[in-house]
Amino acid sequence: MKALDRTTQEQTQEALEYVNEVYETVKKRNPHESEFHQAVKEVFDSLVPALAKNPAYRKQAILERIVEPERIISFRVPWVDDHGKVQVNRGFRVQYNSAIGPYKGGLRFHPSVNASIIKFLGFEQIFKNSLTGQPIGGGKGGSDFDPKGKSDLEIMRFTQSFMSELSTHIGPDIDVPAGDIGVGAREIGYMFGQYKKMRGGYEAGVLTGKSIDSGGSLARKEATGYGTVYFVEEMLKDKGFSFKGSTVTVSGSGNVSIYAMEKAMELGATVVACSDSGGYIYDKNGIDLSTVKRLKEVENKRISEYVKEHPDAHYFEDCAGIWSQPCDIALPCATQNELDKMAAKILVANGVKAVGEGANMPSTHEAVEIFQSEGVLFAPGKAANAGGVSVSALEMAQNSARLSWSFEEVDAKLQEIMKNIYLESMKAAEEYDAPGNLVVGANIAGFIKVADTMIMQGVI
Ligand SMILES: NC(=O)C1=CN([C@@H]2O[C@H](COP(=O)(O)OP(=O)(O)OC[C@H]3O[C@@H](n4cnc5c(N)ncnc54)[C@H](O)[C@@H]3O)[C@@H](O)[C@H]2O)C=CC1
Ligand SMILES: O=C(O)CCC(=O)C(=O)O
Repeated sequence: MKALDRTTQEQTQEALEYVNEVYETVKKRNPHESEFHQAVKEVFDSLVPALAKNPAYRKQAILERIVEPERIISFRVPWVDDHGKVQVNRGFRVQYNSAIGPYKGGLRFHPSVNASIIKFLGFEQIFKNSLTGQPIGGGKGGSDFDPKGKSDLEIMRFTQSFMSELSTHIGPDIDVPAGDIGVGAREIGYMFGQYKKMRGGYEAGVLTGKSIDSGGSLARKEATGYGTVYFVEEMLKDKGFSFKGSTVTVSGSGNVSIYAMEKAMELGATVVACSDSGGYIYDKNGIDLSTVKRLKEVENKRISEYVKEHPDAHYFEDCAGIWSQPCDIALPCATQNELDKMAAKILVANGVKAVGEGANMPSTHEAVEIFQSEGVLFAPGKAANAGGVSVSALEMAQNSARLSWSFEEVDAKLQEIMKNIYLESMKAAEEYDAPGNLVVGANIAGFIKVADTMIMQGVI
């Protein structure tokens, strides 16, 4: 028994050294890419027990291979603005890993987009997509184009130019983009139109998040937000809690945030705060979601406008301040690193019971450590926000079969998928000596399937 313990210790030490060695190389090879480093470190740290248990991963250089994208495409996106001036943006698509299926992941249009952001998102997507149990590889893309304040025609000209280049790299069995920050149904529609024109054929499965009449899936719009709430409800249920009767804060007021609020309210929670990049609103009576939907989905206005129609509510010009509002459940659904150590401490001091990440990497490493050490239930984004890409995969399946399922059918499948992701993550956490730790569980469960498949496919 003693000898066995020593061996386990040695294997763990070797795994730690392996992780550190590859992580140092990642930093050296990809300087100044802090978000990418952060995402790699978070995954690598939790893989140590899996690497210790299976030395084949080191022998087959799985970490060295999995951090290196199979392909990075970077391209010029020229377009003409409403004043007749030529503008130039930069486009990206990172085709990260195709071990278990075609590259799959969203496109982000935001001025902060650069190689680091797209690589962090693409890297996360590998494990998230594996967790869904569906045959989809990992990819991500986008542009530093800022949609804010652009006219509809400018959006159309930009997206057409973007797709003119992207169309040569994607396809229903190769790489299937979707939306992310700044890319919704309108942008996907223009891109789908341009793809059709460039390829001279109707390949519905090339993009997901399409309008229903272009072959989109019912419930895709709702899927990420609903999925996050379904996942968190499973986590709460295990501890005898529920959304019912809880006070909830949800950052952002975009696609993920709006539908997370909707489902949380349906389950009996009171959502008291939400935000946008300018600030946050607090409404002690509970947010009126129909006002938020109109402001954001129809009128394209700032969240500050809400208080004009709801005089009891308050607006604060400080988006991070949302975490200072007491709540039982916090759902960060806006962007990366929006919830830091200080915010985590305040949430804990105010008695938060659970945090569920609807966004990708919204909590900093220090914030996650605080939640976990203080016994706050924590649902990491890779698992909790996988509902969006899951329904995207269902959209691909419907497109291949040339049929469409009802909202109820898709929603039922989404609920089942989120429950499975929760159970698989809990099981892996238990198996690798970190019971209840969903960060470790989700990372290991997502990793093993991809790593084992990479080994089976040889050194490619
Ligand atoms: N759309 C999808 O299906 C999925 C999205 N995600 C992630 O969810 C997050 C949100 O994405 P979407 O809702 O699709 O984007 P969106 O563009 O529809 O909405 C983003 C929202 O966040 C707000 N925002 C931006 N920076 C902020 C800040 N610092 N503080 C507060 N609010 C801020 C914006 O004003 C906007 O309301 C991103 O991290 C994205 O990667 C993850 C899985 C799937
Ligand atoms: O639906 C998809 O393909 C991707 C959604 C996405 O971008 C994400 O999961 O972060």
